[in-house]
Amino acid sequence: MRIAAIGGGVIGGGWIARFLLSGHDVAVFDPHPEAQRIVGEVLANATRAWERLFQAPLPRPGRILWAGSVDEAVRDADYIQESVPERLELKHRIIAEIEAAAPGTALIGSSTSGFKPSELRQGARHPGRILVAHPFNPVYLLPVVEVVGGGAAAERACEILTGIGMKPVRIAREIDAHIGDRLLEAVWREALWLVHDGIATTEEIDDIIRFGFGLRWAQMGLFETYRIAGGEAGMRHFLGQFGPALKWPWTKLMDVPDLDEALIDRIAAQSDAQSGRHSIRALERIRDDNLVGIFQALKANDWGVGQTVRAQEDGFYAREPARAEGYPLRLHQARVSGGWVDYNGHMTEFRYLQVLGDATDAFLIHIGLDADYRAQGRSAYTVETHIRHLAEVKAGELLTVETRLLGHDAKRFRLHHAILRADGSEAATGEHMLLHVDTGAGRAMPMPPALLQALERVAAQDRAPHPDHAGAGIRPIRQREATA
Ligand SMILES: NC(=O)C1=CN([C@@H]2O[C@H](COP(=O)(O)OP(=O)(O)OC[C@H]3O[C@@H](n4cnc5c(N)ncnc54)[C@H](O)[C@@H]3O)[C@@H](O)[C@H]2O)C=CC1
Ligand SMILES: C[N+](C)(C)CC(=O)CC(=O)[O-]
Repeated sequence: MRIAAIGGGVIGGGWIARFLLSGHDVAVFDPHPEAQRIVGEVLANATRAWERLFQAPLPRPGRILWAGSVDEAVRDADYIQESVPERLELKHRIIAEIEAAAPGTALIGSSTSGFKPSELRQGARHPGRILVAHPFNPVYLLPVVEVVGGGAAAERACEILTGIGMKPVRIAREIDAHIGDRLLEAVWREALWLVHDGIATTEEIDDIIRFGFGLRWAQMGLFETYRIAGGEAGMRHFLGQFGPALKWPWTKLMDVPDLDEALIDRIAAQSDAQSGRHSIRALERIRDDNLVGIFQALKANDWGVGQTVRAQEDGFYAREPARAEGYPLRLHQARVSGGWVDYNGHMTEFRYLQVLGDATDAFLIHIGLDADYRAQGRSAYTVETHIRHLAEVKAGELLTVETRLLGHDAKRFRLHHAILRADGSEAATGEHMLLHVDTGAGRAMPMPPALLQALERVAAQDRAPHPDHAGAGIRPIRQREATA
């Protein structure tokens, strides 16, 4: 699928990173003289975040193609994401330029925070393909995207956005600022009043959010949280108890404080005092690391955004094999990322196991033990592993894993992986015993005929003698060696 991004600022950069990391090439147009540096920095942070977030091997990233005009960027595009500044006349001009050059079937998603599809579509040639696809910052991590504007175009857009790990929420009726920003504006307005009235500083307000209800919102929304707050009687009791307070003067409602110089100075100075010791890129990395931790906790709990991460990983595991035919099997490749390197300047030990584990997952998919199979309550568990670390591996190297099946019976199979460097030399080997299990009962069970037949087919290819080290453990240290 061919993707174009028009605008590569905070949000455009995030979109570009998400598409690239999902394996799509992206044609980009942004006239900013430093657009390539800015997008490059966002992409570096996004890559770092994805490497920390996902256990599964990431797709091979797409290529970024810098275009000299809107026309050049969108000429061959199937999906175009517009992320230019929030000015309606500018968005109209860009949409007209896109429509003049893009294929008639291409979808146009706008990142607009507030404009309605009917406003964006004014004067358009093919209005039905113009949609709001409003994301949240950082786009490369937060999955939700508000899709406004109906019909087949919205359905196709949702498919595309789901394919890059997003959670599209379709909004049936267009309103200014959709849903998310309507909620955020209300909180933002109150916060500005609190600073304006000298009741709280920016830091105190942020502390109340991040040590308090902000933590709840990451895993349950407003309604589920308040249902619990109603105690055993749930939402009805909550509404009964706190409903009247809605009419008390707790909030400033629609009044907006005058954002005059004095208030802007006060907020900016307080914000500098609170966070000025970090650069924006450093703050982004702190934010991303925290989000990754939250996502991983929710993945372990199989809840909320954790389910999105798991679904995305299942997609990564089901990728194309490095080489489907031939033997030993070549089912997995990995690029050594900078983050895998330790204080010795080479790939750290547990990353060898990650590469081997990913190769095992690729083998499981190869024999049909994939996500659909696991959904039936059966899987394979590794019960024993022996790794030999044979060579140092540096950041950026491409590793290829060769896999052999050294034996199997009704419930078990024994794999041998060799991790090869680009010159074909062995960087490591791994030998693993796997057990076929009933995951509900938590115990071994015989494999069904289809899985056994798949193993037989692989076994028939394994004609070479087993490697000398197969079945060996760590050698004892003899006294002569120890004192030499
Ligand atoms: N910043 C945020 O938190 C969010 C912003 N949005 C929406 O995303 C859109 C973009 O906002 P940001 O990324 O924050 O703005 P930004 O100012 O960071 O980026 C806008 C980019 O558009 C480029 N640009 C300007 N004119 C252009 C043109 N004629 N052709 C191509 N590129 C052009 C600029 O050089 C800049 O790089 C807006 O509609 C905004 O409402 C949506 C969600 C969150
Ligand atoms: C401030 N904002 C209106 C641009 C925010 C958004 O649109 C969404 C977000 O990421 O908070």
